[in-house]
Amino acid sequence: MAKIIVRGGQRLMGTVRVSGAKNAVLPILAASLLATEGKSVITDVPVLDDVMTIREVLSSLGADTHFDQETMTISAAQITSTEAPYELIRKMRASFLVMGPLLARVGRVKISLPGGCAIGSRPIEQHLKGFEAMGATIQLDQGAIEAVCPQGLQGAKIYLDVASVGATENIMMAASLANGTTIIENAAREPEIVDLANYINAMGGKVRGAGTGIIRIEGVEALHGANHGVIPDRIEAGTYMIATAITGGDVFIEGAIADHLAPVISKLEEMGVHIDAHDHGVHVKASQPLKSVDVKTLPHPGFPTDMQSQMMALLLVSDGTSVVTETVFENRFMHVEEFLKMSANIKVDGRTAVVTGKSLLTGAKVTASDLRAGAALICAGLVAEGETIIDGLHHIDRGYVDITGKLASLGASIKRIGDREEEAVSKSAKLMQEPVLSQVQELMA
Ligand SMILES: CC(=O)N[C@H]1[C@@H](OP(=O)(O)OP(=O)(O)OC[C@H]2O[C@@H](n3ccc(=O)[nH]c3=O)[C@H](O)[C@@H]2O)O[C@H](CO)[C@@H](O)[C@@H]1O
Ligand SMILES: C=C(OP(=O)(O)O)C(=O)O
Repeated sequence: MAKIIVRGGQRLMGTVRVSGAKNAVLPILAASLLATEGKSVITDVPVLDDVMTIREVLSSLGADTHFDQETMTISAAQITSTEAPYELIRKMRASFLVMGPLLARVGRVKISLPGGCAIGSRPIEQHLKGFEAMGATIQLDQGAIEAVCPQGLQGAKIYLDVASVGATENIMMAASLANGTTIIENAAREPEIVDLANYINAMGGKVRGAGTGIIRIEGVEALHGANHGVIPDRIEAGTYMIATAITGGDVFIEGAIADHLAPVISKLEEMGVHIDAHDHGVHVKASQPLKSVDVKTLPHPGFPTDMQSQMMALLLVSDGTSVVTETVFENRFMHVEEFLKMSANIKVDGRTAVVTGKSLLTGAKVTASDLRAGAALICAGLVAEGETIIDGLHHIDRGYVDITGKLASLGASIKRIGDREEEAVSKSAKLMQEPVLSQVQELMA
């Protein structure tokens, strides 16, 4: 099995470039299905396993794709299938984002329920509620959702019970080709939503208000392919900020957008990390000891749940006691057990973890239980005494472009051993739990 081996103790120094955002590119590639004519040329596409998966989904639906040097060209003039393959949807939750575009474009879709990953059950009833409000008829057949709207989708006013990122994106894409105007209330406000809206507008769409809690989408007759550059990955940038801080390093994170990282920057500054925002990136400089802080995850612009585990790694070696509260996902403390193997001092009670800092972390054999947990273990390994050996790399490969190469270029003692192919095979088997059938059945009742 492939492994990452980190030997702690090196200060990170230099410059690291942030890749395009995974969570922006996945919905954007799904939205490329909305174009009846012309090519979309998407640049700054990160070379990630998740990107390869969504590309496979697009191809299976009939789109022509070409991927080279971080540029993906998509032509979706012909949609030859409205059935998203089970094996791909099961691999990656974000593939469910093709539901909105297919429904809007072709008026029908059959798609499996997405599995939840190890961070919680991750239901999709808000997506379905939105499509139903727009006139779709939805049925559940042997674990797959079949939706039709023979008369086309109608604009509607949709209030989301939770400000779901995926539901906001799925509904926004569907509404772009609906008859009339759709208003999404309590919409998610993440930067990735704004990036998607910018792409849809470049395709000829009329989306207003993305980035606020109310998004207004005026449906148009047709959309065309467009050029679009994906925003830099704020979570990858945040991960390198933590990696720098934990080693007392001095790193320029090229491409990081400080505005997108405001809640992370604010916490790091509270801890005593020195941060300078520049036009082309963010400079991070840290010297020990750092002060402990309390952290509560919230939807944007609150502290991102996708940075919670990396932040916890930093709190382990900071001065004092911190309370970390996870409010977005119900089961996102799987990394705690692995940190304990590294001599960390953490107590979990429900959605709260009490972290006693100043641990002298020791290297251990640990497993990445999900994508960000994997990144957090690498961060902890950078300061642990001795060697930390991390497996479960298929999670990390979903969302970080060459994390070992990038950290090594900053002076970390880190290497990857073993076969990447091997990882890919075990990926789908280990990633997902059973689909969220019960919740959909509830919705259908
Ligand atoms: C590909 C992508 O962009 N993934 C991100 C996206 O995931 P994703 O779009 O899946 O996350 P959501 O914003 O939908 O989920 C947030 C919360 O809402 C709940 N919920 C969601 C939908 C629904 O119909 N019903 C419901 O109850 C979820 O269980 C979760 O507790 O946003 C998350 C929250 O910032 C991030 O951690 C993920 O990295
Ligand atoms: C949870 C994440 O991603 P996904 O929604 O793709 O599982 C993540 O990026 O941390």
